Amino acid sequence: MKQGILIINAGSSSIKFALFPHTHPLAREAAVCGQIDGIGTAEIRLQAKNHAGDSVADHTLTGAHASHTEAFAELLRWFTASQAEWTIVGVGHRIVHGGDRYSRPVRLDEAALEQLTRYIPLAPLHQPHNVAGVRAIQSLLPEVPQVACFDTAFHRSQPEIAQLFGLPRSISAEGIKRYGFHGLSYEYIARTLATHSSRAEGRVVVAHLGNGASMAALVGRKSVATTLGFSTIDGLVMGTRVGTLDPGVVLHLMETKGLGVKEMTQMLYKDSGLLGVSGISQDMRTLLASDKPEAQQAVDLFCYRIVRELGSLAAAAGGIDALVFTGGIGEHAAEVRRRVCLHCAWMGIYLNPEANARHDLRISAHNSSVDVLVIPTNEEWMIAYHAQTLLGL
Ligand SMILES: Nc1ncnc2c1ncn2[C@@H]1O[C@H](COP(=O)(O)OP(=O)(O)O)[C@@H](O)[C@H]1O
Ligand SMILES: CC(=O)OP(=O)(O)O
Ligand SMILES: [Mg+2]
Repeated sequence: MKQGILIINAGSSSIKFALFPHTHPLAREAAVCGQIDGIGTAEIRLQAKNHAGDSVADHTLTGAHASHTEAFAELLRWFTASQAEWTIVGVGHRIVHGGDRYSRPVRLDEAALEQLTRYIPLAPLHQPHNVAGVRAIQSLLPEVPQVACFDTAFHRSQPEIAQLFGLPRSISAEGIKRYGFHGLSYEYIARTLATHSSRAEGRVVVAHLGNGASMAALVGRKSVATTLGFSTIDGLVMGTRVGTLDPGVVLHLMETKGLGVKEMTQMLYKDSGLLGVSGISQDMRTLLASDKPEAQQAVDLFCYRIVRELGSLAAAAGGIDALVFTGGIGEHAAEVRRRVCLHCAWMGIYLNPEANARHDLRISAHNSSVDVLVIPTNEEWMIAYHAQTLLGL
């Protein structure tokens, strides 16, 4: 039997998974990876591919609205039947919120799980599903040790001032502060950057542009500032999340429209962002392909907010030596990178248009004083690495 480490990244409507062979050193590529999506709808779809990128599963299950637990059960049923040569020796989870308590990965026990359950209101789109993922594995594979890797942990290196809101001290003391997210992605980029750029130890801004999107400033490969804050709605405009918003707007809407917490949560997390502004889609591919002015305005706002935050993060880092694009949009949308960099010439950022169109690793022009790079992120590998290390596998 081959031994493997299973990685779970449970989102609101999908569960991404990857299986890494338990080898030393850990291979960069998973032996199998894929996702189940459509959770909560009448049709869930399981897709998986092997390390060569060939499809090894693509089937849909129709019927009752499947829950996360049912989706996990389906995933493990498929896994046990089709990947019989593997024994799972450890499971690593991406957990979005580790609060004030967790600044590094932790082996999961009942006490830790209860603590993570308490953080559910802090990340309602992610944390309930993260916790449900751990519970599902616990009941299906009770003997297998599980590790939690936190999106917030990498940002705990930030200076206190970068984490502080201008709120009364007593409120800040309750843990109401800027946590930051996408830490596993930033940690992966920080680890791999040195192989691609001599500027890795310098002042680096990383733009993680996916359905959830954020940016972080790194100095000496440590996070010093980031755009996501207390919750996963701050900073950039995202797929369905609003990004930075004057809190006065929230007060005004609650007051004048009588909206409650539930309605505001729905609006700020699910009905805003690219979807809300365009009225068409949350998917960047759809918006880039559309000639509707609302779609173009949504893309323009997305890019404008990146440019604004880039200036702010460069200020926090004391300058900028390298800019890294990653995440689904950062890695694949040359047009978004083009629109962003066009407005950053004042910082010495110049693109090589051909390299950008080819999605080359280095897309900056020779005269650019800032290295501009496209680096595919690999949060799953980062989790597998932590799980292997922590479990002493
Ligand atoms: N070829 C592409 N061109 C433009 N956008 C793309 C492309 N491929 C993926 N995307 C965008 O990437 C986003 C999803 O990114 P991803 O990092 O997978 O998200 P998440 O992990 O947050 O669910 C979607 O908005 C999608 O439209
Ligand atoms: C924290 C966050 O926004 O995560 P995701 O990009 O997976 O939605
Ligand atoms: Mg993601």
